This record gives sequence, structure tokens and C-alpha cells, in this order.
Amino acid sequence: MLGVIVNVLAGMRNNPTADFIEEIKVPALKMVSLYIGQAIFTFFYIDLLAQVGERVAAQMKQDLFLSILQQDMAFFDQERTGELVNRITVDVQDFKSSFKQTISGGLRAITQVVGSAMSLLVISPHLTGLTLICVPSVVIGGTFIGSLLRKLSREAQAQIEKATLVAEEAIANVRTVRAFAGEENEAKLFAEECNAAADLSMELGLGVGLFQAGTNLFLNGMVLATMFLGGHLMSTGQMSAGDVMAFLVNAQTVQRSVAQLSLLFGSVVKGLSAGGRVFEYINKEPKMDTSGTKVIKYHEFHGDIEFKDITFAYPTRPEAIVLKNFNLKIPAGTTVAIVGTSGNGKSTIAALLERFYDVNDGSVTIDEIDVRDFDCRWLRGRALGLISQEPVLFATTVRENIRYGRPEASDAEVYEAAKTANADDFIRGFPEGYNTMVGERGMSLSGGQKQRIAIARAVLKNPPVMILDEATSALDSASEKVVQTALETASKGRTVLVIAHRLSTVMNADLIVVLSKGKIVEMGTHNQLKKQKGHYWNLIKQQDQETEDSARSL
Ligand SMILES: Nc1ncnc2c1ncn2[C@@H]1O[C@H](COP(=O)(O)OP(=O)(O)OP(=O)(O)O)[C@@H](O)[C@H]1O
Repeated sequence: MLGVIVNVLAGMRNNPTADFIEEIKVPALKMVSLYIGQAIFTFFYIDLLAQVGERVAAQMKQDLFLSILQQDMAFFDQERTGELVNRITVDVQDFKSSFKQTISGGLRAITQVVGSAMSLLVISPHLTGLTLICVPSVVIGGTFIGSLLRKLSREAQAQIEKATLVAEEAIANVRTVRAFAGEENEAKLFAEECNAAADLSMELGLGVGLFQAGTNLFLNGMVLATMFLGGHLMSTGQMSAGDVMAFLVNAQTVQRSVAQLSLLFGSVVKGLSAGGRVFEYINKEPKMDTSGTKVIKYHEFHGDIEFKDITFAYPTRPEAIVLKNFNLKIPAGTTVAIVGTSGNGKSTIAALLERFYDVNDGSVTIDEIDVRDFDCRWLRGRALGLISQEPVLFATTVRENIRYGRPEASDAEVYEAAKTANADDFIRGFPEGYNTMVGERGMSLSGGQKQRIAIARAVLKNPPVMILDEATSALDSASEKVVQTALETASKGRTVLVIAHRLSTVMNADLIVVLSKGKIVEMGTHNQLKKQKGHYWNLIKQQDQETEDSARSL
């Protein structure tokens, strides 16, 4: 390109303007080089900014996700899923956009301000001093307004999040919404939340607009003041006309750049509050101490479990004591069932063994070691196998769902676990067998099929202790029988804690514990308890009655 320009210029030598061209040849070449340099610089600068922005955002997302996953169960009892997901997606995105905008626009404007301000100082320190005299009050005012706008921005973001949550919940539970003809209500609720968010965002826009308008007014006022002062200094012979002109040009550059900075202000406010929300969770330390390192070697593991003098209340409801002075021994290799009416603390016992929560008083031990001393990953990942009422499957293949129990397991081990869980036959019956996608949360499978895949997943871990928390209560009686058989096979040779509503599933347990209001009120085998005609007997009668009623209503 340079060559072309030189040739053109050379061809014009015989022109009347040839001398002029000869004169501008060198500066023209310099300018061309400058422009090319600037283009290359712009390219690298934008590319670098994009790379830094994306890397920072990706890292933030990963750190935030990891930090969220490591929080205590109490954290998840309090926070809503949608809100957490929003922080990972929307807030990080807002932070990144604002970061990029601020750097790209801000750097240029700041350099221009600094450069021009230095020129101003060189041209006339006196005039510069006079014009800048009111800057501190502007900085203080700006900071104050900035903090108000940041607060407003946080409120607006929280409200947007609230609206998103309503939509998310309705879409995730669309079957329930439809079953209750709740579409219009949900739409109305969403509209209310959306409008509230729009109102707050409009208020924020108004605030930012006022701030920018004020800044512009102030800056233009400064230029005007400079003109007056400059005129005065010129008339008194303290400044030349050229200097006043140069001063005005530079002052305008400062004004334009500062105006640009004030435009960026809105984005900075948004970025700061989004960043604040992200870092709030990244820096959140779980309260539960997970520094325990003990593990028991597989061949030394007996599986004696003991709950000693337990008192416990959930962290989110510390005033409601769920278990008080609770004592229970589950000898290795036995099956102990806990029964009782709803809300009595049965699942809480399982949650304490899994160490989802720490007890307030007392201790839970396995082979006489406090669960707090174990390496949590080993405890939950290898020692205990939990099968709960609502088996949660991931939106991937059947094979990967089973393998979730032990990611390094071979295909043969996966098939073996599925056979133990009575699931191999129906899985192979699918056109795509083990590669069948189960849909979101296993939507494309029946309750019994989901549960048997969950059993296979737990069996694959080969845990010495199995916790069955209402594992069959969501199933109809035909599926219940199949799943019950699978559970019995899967439980062989292990210590088993069964939490059950349906008494038919616990008849063969070595010990049945009846719980009422967090206390053990009866203990014994099925036959012993039946003879006692106490709480257990009443529960049986109650359930027989319920079964009869539901049969009659069909
Ligand atoms: N995550 C939680 N946060 C606060 N309170 C909870 C939590 N989970 C359970 N509770 C409360 O603890 C008490 C015992 O609940 P738990 O789930 O252990 O009862 P349950 O006997 O297993 O009932 P169900 O048979 O209906 O499952 C109940 O009052 C319940 O409201």
C-alpha cells in the first residue's frame, strides 16, 4: 500500500503541484504508517480484551459453580435454584459486558483526559487551576450519586431475578400448572414481577440519565467559564490569543472524554452490583467443617452404626427441635427400619447419617468413628448408598446415570449392577438399550424404572451401608413389588437403614423402630410389635383403613 502511494506521488512529479507533493511525501508516509499501526493496535487490543473478558467470565462461572456445590445443605434450604443459576449466567454476563465496555471506552477516555489535562497545565497553570477548582465537589457528588444508583441497580437486578424465578418454576412444573388450570394466574404473577422489574430499571435509567445530564451541564459550564476567564486573561495581556485557543481545544477534549466516562457510569454501576453478587457466593465459606480425613479400608469396614444422644434442629429453623436425646444402634449387617407418621423426623435420621447436616448435640458414629471425622467424599461416595423416594436422574443415557455411582466402573460392572437392581431386562428392552436418553430428570421413564436405575446406581458403589429413604413410597403396588425385590437383593450383606411409610416394606427387618415426635416410642420385630398392640399396631390399622378407603373410592 505504501508503495502504491509513493508511485502515485512519483507520477505526479511533473505536475504544477509536484513541489508540494514532494514536501508532503514524508509526512504522508508517516501518517499512513501511523494509521496502519493504529489498525494493528486496535485489532490486538480488541482481541486481547475479548480473550481476557471471556477467560475471566469462564473462570468466574467455574469458581462460582464450585463454591455453590460446596455449600452446606442449609444454604440450599434457603436459596432458590433459579436464583443460583441466575448468578452463574446473568450476573457473570453483566459483569463481563460491563468490564469490557469500561476497559475499552474507559481506557481511551482516561488517556485523553490525562493527556489533555497535562497540555492544559503546560499552556496555563493559572487558568487550569481556576477551572478545576470545583472538581472535588463534583467527585464527592458523583460518588454519592453513584452509591445510590448502585443500590437501585442491585434492587432492579434482584427484581429481574424474581421474575425469572416465577417463569422458571412455572415452566419446570408445567404439569401441575396445567392440572390446576393455573396458566393465567402464572402469567399474571409473571407480569406483575416483570412490571416491577421494569419500573425499577426505569428508575435506574432516570437516575443515570439525570447524572449524565448534570455532568454534561457542568462540563459545558466549565468550557464557558474557561472562555470567560481566558478572555479576561487575554485582555489583561496575561495570555496570548493562540494560547487561549489551544487551551479551549484541549478543554473540549477533556469535556468530551469526561462526558464519555459519565456515559460509561451506568454500565460500571451495573457491572459492580453484578460482580458483587457473584463474589458474595464465590467468597462464601461453608460453615460445616469438612476437614476430616479418616477412611476405613473396605475389608476392615464392619458397618456398626450408632446415633448417640442426638439433639437436632435444622439450621433454617433452629427453634424447632426435630430430634431430642435420640439413641439408636444399628449393628453391622442388620436391617433396621424406622417407621412413624409423617413429619416425625425419619428422613432427618438418614440426613444425619449422610452428614448433610451436623448434629447440635451428641454424635453419629460408624464403627465407633464420628462421621465428622470422616473424609466427606469417602463417606458419601463410597461408604453409604442412598436411595430416596424421588430418584433424580440426569438428562443423559441410562448407562451414564448408573455410572454416576462410580464413574470409573466398566460396562460389565454397570450391567451387573443393573441386573442386581432388576433393571437389566427393561433397559435392554428399549430400542437403544443402555444408550437410551432418559430425558430431563428421567421424565421419559416410569417411576418404577427410575427407581430401579437409582438402585443400580447405588449398587455400583458397592457401599457397605445402604439407606433406603421411602424408596418405594412413590410407586403403585405392582411396581412396588418389583422394586422391593430389587432392594432386597441389593441390600444383601450390608447394614441397612430403612425409612418407611408403608409397613408392608419393613416386615422382614431385624428391628423396627417406631418414631413419634422425634422420639422412639417402640422397638422390636414385626411380630413382637404387632403383639404389643401399641403404636405400631395402630399404624398398621391406620394403613389398612387407608388402603380400604382408596380401594372403595376406585
Ligand atoms: N430441610 C429442612 N429444613 C427445615 N426443616 C425441615 C427440613 N426437612 C424437614 N424439616 C422438618 O423436620 C421435621 C421432620 O421432618 P422429616 O422429613 O425428617 O420427617 P419424616 O418423618 O421423614 O416425614 P415424611 O414421612 O413425611 O417424609 C418436619 O417438621 C419437617 O418440617
